[in-house]
Amino acid sequence: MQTLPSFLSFKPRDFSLPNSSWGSEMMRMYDHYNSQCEVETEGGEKQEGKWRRLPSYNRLLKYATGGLYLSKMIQSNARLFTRHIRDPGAAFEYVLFVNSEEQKCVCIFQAGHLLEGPPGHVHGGAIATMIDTVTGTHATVLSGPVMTANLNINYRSPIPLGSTVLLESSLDKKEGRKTFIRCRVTSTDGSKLHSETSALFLSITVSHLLLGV
Ligand SMILES: CCCCC/C=C\C/C=C\C/C=C\C/C=C\CCCC(=O)SCCNC(=O)CCNC(=O)[C@H](O)C(C)(C)COP(=O)(O)OP(=O)(O)OC[C@H]1O[C@@H](n2cnc3c(N)ncnc32)[C@H](O)[C@@H]1OP(=O)(O)O
Repeated sequence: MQTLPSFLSFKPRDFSLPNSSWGSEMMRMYDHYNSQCEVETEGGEKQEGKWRRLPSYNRLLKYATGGLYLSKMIQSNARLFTRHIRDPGAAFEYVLFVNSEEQKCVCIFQAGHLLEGPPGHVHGGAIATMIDTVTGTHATVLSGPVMTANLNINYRSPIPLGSTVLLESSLDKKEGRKTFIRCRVTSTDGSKLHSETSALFLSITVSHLLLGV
């Protein structure tokens, strides 16, 4: 089958699919969750599993209907902070899975060499960026459009540059416009705790983004 040239394609590029920079641990974890997105019944039929992989685009606008076109019209050179580096593996490589039944979200994150903070380790701001991304996405799935109001991170142990870690976020509570989320960053086997976070998101309307009110 022939593929259309990218300028004629109507689907934005999904950055959360495996690429050649993904190491063996990143791939192993991806396969672990991806295999639970679709399960086979005893009768051999395919049905939805408990996890769902979320696509990842380089602008949040692209999630909206007609967003691909909007993204060409509105600040066309703007890019999502975590998805603007073209060199695969150089910075943020990650994929998110959502478990709606348990109101959980996991992210497998491989930290590239451009994210250095302390020598050989990941910058605290890059870690915060990933926590904001995961908890923000989770809050969006649970509550619709939100903005981060508060992110409270305790850094417990440094993350080696190049390593793959797991971010696990869970709903703490919802109160009116407020969604409270917790997030732990650990080694992929769960034995090492890297950070613990509590985050608050406030539901917003589109006019808040456009007009700041
Ligand atoms: C269903 C399928 C969906 C599929 C989805 C698929 C994929 C996901 C798609 C997209 C993923 C989305 C995101 C992921 C990516 C990145 C995430 C990045 C998110 C960000 O990076 S975003 C930028 C940083 N973020 C800001 O730039 C915010 C600046 N800020 C403001 O824009 C305002 O500040 C705002 C809106 C926060 C609140 O303003 P406001 O006017 O609406 O509300 P107001 O102030 O009246 O407060 C109302 C009540 O919240 C309490 N309250 C307020 N702030 C508080 C605080 N800090 N601590 C404790 N309590 C607080 C008050 O005390 C009051 O409480 P009470 O009602 O009890 O009195």
